Amino acid sequence: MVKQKLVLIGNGMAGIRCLEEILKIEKNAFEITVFGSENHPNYDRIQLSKVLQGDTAIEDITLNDWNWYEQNNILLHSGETVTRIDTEKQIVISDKNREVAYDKLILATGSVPFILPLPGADKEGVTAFRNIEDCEKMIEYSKKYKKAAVIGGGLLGLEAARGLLNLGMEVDVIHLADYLMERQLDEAAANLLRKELEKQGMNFLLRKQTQEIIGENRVEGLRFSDGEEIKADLVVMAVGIKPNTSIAIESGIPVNRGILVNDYMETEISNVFAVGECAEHRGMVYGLVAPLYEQGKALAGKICSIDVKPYEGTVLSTKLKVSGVDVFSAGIINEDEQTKVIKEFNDWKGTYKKILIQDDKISGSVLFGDTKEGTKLLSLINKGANVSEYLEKDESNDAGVSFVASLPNDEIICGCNGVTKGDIVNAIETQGLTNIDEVKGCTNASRSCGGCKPLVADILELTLGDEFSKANQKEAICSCTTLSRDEVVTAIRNMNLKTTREVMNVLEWNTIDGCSKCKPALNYYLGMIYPLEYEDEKESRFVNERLHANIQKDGTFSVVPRMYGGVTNPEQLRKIADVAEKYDVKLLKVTGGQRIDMFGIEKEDLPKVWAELDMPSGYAYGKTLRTVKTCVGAEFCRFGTQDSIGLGIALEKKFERISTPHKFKMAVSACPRNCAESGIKDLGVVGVDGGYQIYVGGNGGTDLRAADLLCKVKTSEEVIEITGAYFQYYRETGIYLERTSKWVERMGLDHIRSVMEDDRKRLELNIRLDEALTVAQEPWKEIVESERLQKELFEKVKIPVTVE
Ligand SMILES: Cc1cc2nc3c(=O)[nH]c(=O)nc-3n(C[C@H](O)[C@H](O)[C@H](O)COP(=O)(O)OP(=O)(O)OC[C@H]3O[C@@H](n4cnc5c(N)ncnc54)[C@H](O)[C@@H]3O)c2cc1C
Ligand SMILES: NC(=O)c1ccc[n+]([C@@H]2O[C@H](COP(=O)([O-])OP(=O)(O)OC[C@H]3O[C@@H](n4cnc5c(N)ncnc54)[C@H](O)[C@@H]3O)[C@@H](O)[C@H]2O)c1
Ligand code: SF4
Ligand code: FES
Repeated sequence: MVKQKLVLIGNGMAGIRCLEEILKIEKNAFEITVFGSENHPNYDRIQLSKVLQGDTAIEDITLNDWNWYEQNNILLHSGETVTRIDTEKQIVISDKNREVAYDKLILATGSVPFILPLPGADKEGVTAFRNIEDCEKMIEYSKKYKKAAVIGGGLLGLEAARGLLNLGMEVDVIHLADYLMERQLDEAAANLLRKELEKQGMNFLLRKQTQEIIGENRVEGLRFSDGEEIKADLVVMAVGIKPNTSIAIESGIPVNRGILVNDYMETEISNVFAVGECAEHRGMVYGLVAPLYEQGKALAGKICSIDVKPYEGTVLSTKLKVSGVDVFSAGIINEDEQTKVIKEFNDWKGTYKKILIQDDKISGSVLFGDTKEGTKLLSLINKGANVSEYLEKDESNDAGVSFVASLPNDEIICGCNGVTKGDIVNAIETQGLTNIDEVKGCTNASRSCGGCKPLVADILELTLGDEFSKANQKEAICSCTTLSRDEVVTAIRNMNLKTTREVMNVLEWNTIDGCSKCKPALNYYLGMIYPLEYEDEKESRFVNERLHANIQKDGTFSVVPRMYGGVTNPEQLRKIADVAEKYDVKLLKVTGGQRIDMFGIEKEDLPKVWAELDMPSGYAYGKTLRTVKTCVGAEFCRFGTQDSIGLGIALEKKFERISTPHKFKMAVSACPRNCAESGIKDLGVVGVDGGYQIYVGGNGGTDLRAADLLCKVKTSEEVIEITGAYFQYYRETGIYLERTSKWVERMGLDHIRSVMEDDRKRLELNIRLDEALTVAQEPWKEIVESERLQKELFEKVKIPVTVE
């Protein structure tokens, strides 16, 4: 059978999802060609916010990698733009003069960011936030510059602003309207949001109209219509998008705001279809994936000539992807004379709920602070449900498994992909699925923004009952493989794999050289499994770990020498002062870990600085033991019951330098007044009458967590023994980049306690740890003594920077 020629213009989220739907119906009916202006395989644009916020890496947001096109016989012309369509001859022509004939043509050209036509908008340092290159540009700027201005306080602007804060910039958000996200929120919710984001460090300029971007060649600031000016080194425009209709217009395909389509995504030209943000359906142009994926389904059915539900429009719902802020909105958000409203505002908890009712039907909702009801409300809005159905709801305030149990089967769980609870339960039961990744692969749930993952996990737990274990949830270590951390570690042990290359080859990685996520992870696992023979692959490590110092915004480094237990002496202080003067150190700062940080050292001076300090590295950059903070303890403090300094120094000397999945901080306080903050450390010791309490899993950083009491022991020797076993158990079972606060929750405190209480296991763990400790080297000394390493690492050559 002669295959029909199907051409897709636009390698983005909507177009490729539509192809996936087509392939599900007709695997071999079409000869498919795809044109994509971007030089990347199909990726999850939504996750760019998470990339900027540092939660994921660019390498990990690919939806369909290069192999996928090959496996499905799809010819992809990436980095190539279609410039003309001859709808008479049915051919498309690209900017590389390639002509491709089609029987059916899909336009999925997406949107282009709206760039305000301001004087100075073309200056260096002004960017949109739409694609991978924009994201990389912002990350690069943040290394050199300090002040960012984001124009537009909508979803995109606020997610960009959060990312730039995470990258260490100061951020002003300039917004035209009276309150933030005015298209998605009402004023009350927007004000709560503004207050929360101000707490996170954002600065807002509301009701401000930008008049000019000032500066010489590159941006230096903004001038507003009221004459006020602010400084800015980077300007991000996030003031909305417009459908990318240029080729449609030039090719005579009817366009209003977007390319005009009917309920089957047909344009007015035969055999030409449009899907995604470029399409206008019943007067609506959408900018979120849920409607675009629904459109893709209808179009796939049409193209494959099967009976499908027409696309009839979508009720929009949104969630802001900024950690620590829960905002949800759906349907109509502002009331008028025809609307009745249920409003609940809890100032104490910082929660707000508004439900709008028209003709006794729920027509919209805005939630702030607690968005758990969002799924249910969206479903009621979609169903046009009577308000009584909402009011009859179970008021038990259930969470987790009991909450999903209360949902009917037709409740949408994954809003982005339109997947219901029934779809997920059915897939789990019929396909034998046991984890989120498998559910994602089978149903698409959680494949886009990822916001529904917790609900998917709850449904797994509900459906599998005792067979479900959150600890065993399989998550691939990165997109280069489908294997989880446990599967990879088991394969390394069982198959005796010895290098990262060998692991990637034997376990059939789908990339040649891995990515920034799996390379350092494999390097860690191999080092943990073969402590004596594995040779650390320095090139797999992040730049700070390769250079044994912390890179700063201006490209210089900071150096932190070790001060065991936070104790120093005049000789060390004199050396630090001499080095600081000689190498023009820009800032000397006492750290929270009780030592001294020297900022502003040039890369090529690092080995000389270390040689002259003649102190060990404090590993302020490493995934290893950082510090052991101590209080003054029994020797000087009248409340002290133990020698906290002595114990702290002993712990630091014993466990320093050895790799752990993530950084590890300890503290020892000599009485429950806890001056060394033992309650927020990975492992904290507190002196009490007759012994010591050991606390674990604390975290004083972004994910604030109070430590749990692991056990009580009598002697300092027992503290060291338990610490050794705990440290090694974390090394052996932790996922690379998982802090102990998360690890303790994943493994369960009771389980960890049972391992620590088992004499044999404790002894074996300590034996394995002691073996690994025998080869731990002092890195600064090693470099100072090796001309080869100095040449390789510190001569003035450009080093590729992989930022953590
Ligand atoms: C940072 C960010 C965060 C987001 N977060 C969310 C979210 O949380 N939830 C949500 O639902 N949505 C979110 N969105 C919106 C979502 O990403 C878009 O709705 C979706 O990507 C649109 O898909 P599309 O295929 O229509 O367009 P796109 O994904 O933009 O794809 C269009 C592609 O076509 C290419 N192209 C255009 N013209 C041509 C041509 N002539 N020849 C060849 N190729 C061409 C473009 O280069 C582009 O790659 C976010 C968007 C951004 C930028
Ligand atoms: N979490 C999510 O769902 C998410 C996240 C990011 C992006 N997106 C999508 O990406 C697209 C782009 O997002 P967006 O936030 O740019 O669009 P938007 O239209 O939602 O918001 C733009 C905002 O910019 C403001 N604005 C317009 N002109 C301005 C000016 N001159 N000065 C200051 N402010 C001005 C508007 O008042 C508006 O609030 C949208 O379709 C959005 O839905 C969604
Ligand atoms: S923790 Fe107790 S012993 Fe240590 S310094 Fe504070 S009060 Fe003194
Ligand atoms: S809700 Fe976005 S991926 Fe499921």
